[in-house]
Amino acid sequence: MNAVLTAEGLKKSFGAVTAAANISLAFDANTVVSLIGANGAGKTTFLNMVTGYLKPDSGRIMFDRRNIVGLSPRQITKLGVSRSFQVPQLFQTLNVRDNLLIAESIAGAKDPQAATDAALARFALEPYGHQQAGLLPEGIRKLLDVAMALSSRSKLLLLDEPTSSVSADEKFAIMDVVMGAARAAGVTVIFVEHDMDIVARFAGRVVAFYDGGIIADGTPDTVLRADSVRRYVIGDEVPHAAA
Ligand SMILES: Nc1ncnc2c1ncn2[C@@H]1O[C@H](COP(=O)(O)OP(=O)(O)OP(=O)(O)O)[C@@H](O)[C@H]1O
Repeated sequence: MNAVLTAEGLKKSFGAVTAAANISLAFDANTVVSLIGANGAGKTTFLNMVTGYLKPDSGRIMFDRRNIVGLSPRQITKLGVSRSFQVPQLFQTLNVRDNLLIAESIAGAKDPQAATDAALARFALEPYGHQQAGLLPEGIRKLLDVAMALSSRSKLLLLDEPTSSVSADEKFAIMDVVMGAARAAGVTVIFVEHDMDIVARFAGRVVAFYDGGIIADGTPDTVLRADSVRRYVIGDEVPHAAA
């Protein structure tokens, strides 16, 4: 398979805290991968290193066969790495259409108006086009945030808790739209998620973080059943094997 992104021996510490302890991971094109782990396990640190918000203490990050360590977030975005945040980064006082128009213009769309129309359709946001972003329901705000991140240049889409603060009955519908749009755009998706039902339904592969390291990596079925994941990520009471 063709790796879009490869992390090699990433290390990052904050004082005595090891947020990345020699992380090596490869992500194949057109796959959907979920990063799971308890609070503080190192998931966001990984996303921050890939997107240039944090520089690893050591290691390489190869994107499109180029080491992107040391590039700025803006340069990395231009190469095709898009990101949405836990808290949507929107222009609150502008309407949905104008938010998208700005995002498409910044991303360098040849025809920002046409690109905005396409994004509205792809994310089922047409009924909200003239509504003010700051007044939207949380699920729609999340959709808008992802729609703004996903430009025509995107090859890799990183989502930090796409369903956090979305009501339980809306989560699946929101993810259906996001994943449908990502598939249509042909991008690889890496998403951080705490809701294991969402992980099981939408990820083809799951990587479990614990204490800055990786404790499991594989299909949702295998990873979500692993004792270490049940104990350290899901919080089940798993009896320790007899010594
Ligand atoms: N800028 C920073 N300065 C100091 N410590 C940090 C910084 N960023 C992260 N950390 C620490 O690194 C560790 C990993 O944090 P990280 O945010 O990557 O975890 P996470 O798995 O994303 O958690 P969550 O699910 O809560 O978002 C934590 O102990 C955190 O406190």
